[in-house]
Amino acid sequence: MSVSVKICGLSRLEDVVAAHAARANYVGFVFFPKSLRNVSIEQAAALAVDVPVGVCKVALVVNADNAALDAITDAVPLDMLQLHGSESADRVAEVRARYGLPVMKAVGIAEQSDLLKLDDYLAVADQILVDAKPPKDGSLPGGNGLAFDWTLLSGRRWPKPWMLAGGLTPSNVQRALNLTGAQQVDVSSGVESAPGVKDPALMAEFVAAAKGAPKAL
Ligand SMILES: O=C(O)c1ccccc1NCC(=O)[C@H](O)[C@H](O)COP(=O)(O)O
Repeated sequence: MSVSVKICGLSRLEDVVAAHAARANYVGFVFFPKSLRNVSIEQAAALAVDVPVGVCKVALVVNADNAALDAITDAVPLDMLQLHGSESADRVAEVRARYGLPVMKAVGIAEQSDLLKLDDYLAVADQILVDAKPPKDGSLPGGNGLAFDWTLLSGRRWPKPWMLAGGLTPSNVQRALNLTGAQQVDVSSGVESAPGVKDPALMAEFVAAAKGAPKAL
C-alpha cells in the first residue's frame, strides 16, 4: 500500500487544487489565530467545498472549547479533527463523541521519554500525529519546520494508525520513512515558498518522494 500524505496549513484555493493534483490524501486547515496559516471559518468552508471526494478534510485546532468547535463543525464540511494542543485523553474522547468525527491527536516528540505520552491516547484517538515538539519559546505548537530524531521511532509500532510530522521536506521524506516505518506523513513548512503559501512544485515533489519511497521492513 502506498504512503498517505497530509498537506497541512492550506489557506488558498489554488493550494487546495495543487494539493489534490499532487495526490495528497489529506488536506489540513489551521484554526489558530497566531498562525500565518490561520483560516477563518468562512474561508475554510469555501475551501472545503472544493476539496474532491476521497480527500480527507482535517480541521486543526489547539485547545479549542466546545463553542469554537461547534462553530467550525457547523459551517465546514469536515472528515477529521486534529487536536494539536495539550488536550487530555478525556477531552479527546469527549470531542470524538460530541462531533462524531475521527480525531487525530498530535503528540510532540523531542526525546525518548516523550514517546510515553502516545500511550495515553491510543485508546481514545483514531490516529496519532507523531510530531516534533515545538521550541520552548516558540509561539506555534506545530508547523515549525523542525524535525526530531527519527531513530527514536525505529522498530516502534502502535496499534493505531499514526502519521509522522515535523520538518519533512521533499529531500528528507524518503529517509524519514525508511527510518521510522511510517505509512503516513504530514507536511506544512517543507512545501511552502513563504509561511502560509504553498508551492505547487514542492507539493508534487513531496508527494512523489513519499509515495515512491521503498517500504521499511
Ligand atoms: O501550521 C501551523 O501554523 C500550526 C499552528 C498551530 C498548531 C499546529 C500547526 N501546524 C501543524 C502542522 O502543520 C503539522 O501538522 C506539523 O506540525 C508539521 O509541520 P511542519 O514541521 O511545518 O511540516
